[in-house]
Amino acid sequence: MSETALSQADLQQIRRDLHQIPELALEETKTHAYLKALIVQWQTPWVEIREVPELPTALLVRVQGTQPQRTLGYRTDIDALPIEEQTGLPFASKHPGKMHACGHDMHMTVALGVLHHFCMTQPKDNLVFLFQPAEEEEFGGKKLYDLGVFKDEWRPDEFYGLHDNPALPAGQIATRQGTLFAGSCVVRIVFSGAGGHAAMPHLTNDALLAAASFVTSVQSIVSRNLNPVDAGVVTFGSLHAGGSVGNIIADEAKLIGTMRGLTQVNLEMMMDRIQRIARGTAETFNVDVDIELEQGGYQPVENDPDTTARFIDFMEQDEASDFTIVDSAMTAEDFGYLLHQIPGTMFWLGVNDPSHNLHQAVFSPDEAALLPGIQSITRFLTWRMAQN
Ligand SMILES: CC(=O)N[C@@H](CCC[C@H](N)C(=O)O)C(=O)O
Repeated sequence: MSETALSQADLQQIRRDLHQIPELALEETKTHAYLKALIVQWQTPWVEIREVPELPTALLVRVQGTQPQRTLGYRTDIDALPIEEQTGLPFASKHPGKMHACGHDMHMTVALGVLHHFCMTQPKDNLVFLFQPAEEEEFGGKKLYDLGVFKDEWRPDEFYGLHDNPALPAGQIATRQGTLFAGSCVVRIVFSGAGGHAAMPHLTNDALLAAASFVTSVQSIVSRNLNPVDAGVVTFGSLHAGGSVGNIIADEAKLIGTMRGLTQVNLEMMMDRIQRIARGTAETFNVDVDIELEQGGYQPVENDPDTTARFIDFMEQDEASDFTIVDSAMTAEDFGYLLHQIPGTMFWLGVNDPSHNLHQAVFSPDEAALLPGIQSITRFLTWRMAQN
């Protein structure tokens, strides 16, 4: 690979290599090894690589600046989703039932492209790159922060990170002031009743019926509890009840869902309502219920006013960047936690796959986004370093 800049062919190869080895949250061992091998190859005297024994798939890289005034942070996530890929691409996932269906392979490639530039050209300010495990589940960013990895010279003064967006043209950068992404919380519910013969329902407590009623009832949270001028989502993406036949009443129903709100207050109200509806449903159908809310959820991604004003100013005046302002989205991101600790800005990178969406088995981002994305971010960081 080139010593000056990575070519589109280099970037495509990296992205395709990563795409073939998707790994779930906290299991990203091959991905970690691949990233580390490349970074070691590019390592120059001003570049330090750091492992985190407590979270062994994480990787941090610090680039020492020539005349540092600050430390700029750049984060990418590295985990994949439990989805069976259906793109039919020649470089499709080699891991059955796992896929980079949220584009973290693209995120990693962009981060590597930016890092490669500063490995070859020593920057003025310090940089800290975070290759973060466990974005989709398991709170990787929060875990790392709570482990204290961002201390002293490893603490960024400003943190930046991106997510790819199939609805935007390839290479376009987009963000907004304020809340970019929703806060979210995963909820796991188990209704336990008493099974029995389909013809004798009066002798059972039907857990499947309770679950069906519950899934319908929780849709009233957004329509009846949330202020109509605010946004919220309640989605149950998983419901399992009963066996393989229709004439046995189910004794257990397990559901997994996610709820989202653009403010922490709304998210907490939704968490409260969902628990009340679950308990009320259990009472109504004479079944037991077990409710588990995941560690208080992911915080909304709130862009910092100052870093975001500068980011937007730069992108709007940079003729080589394609930039637009966007509305908030109901996707969630573990980066929200880090942005509550360290000021920064999250933004979208357009990957031009408008007929598909994130988390779909056919999602196929356009690799043409890689080079312009890397160049816009590198120009922004270089410009930021030139400022007092
Ligand atoms: C960008 C994106 O798709 N992020 C995920 C984050 C998931 C957070 C958590 N596991 C949840 O489901 O609430 C998303 O689903 O938005």
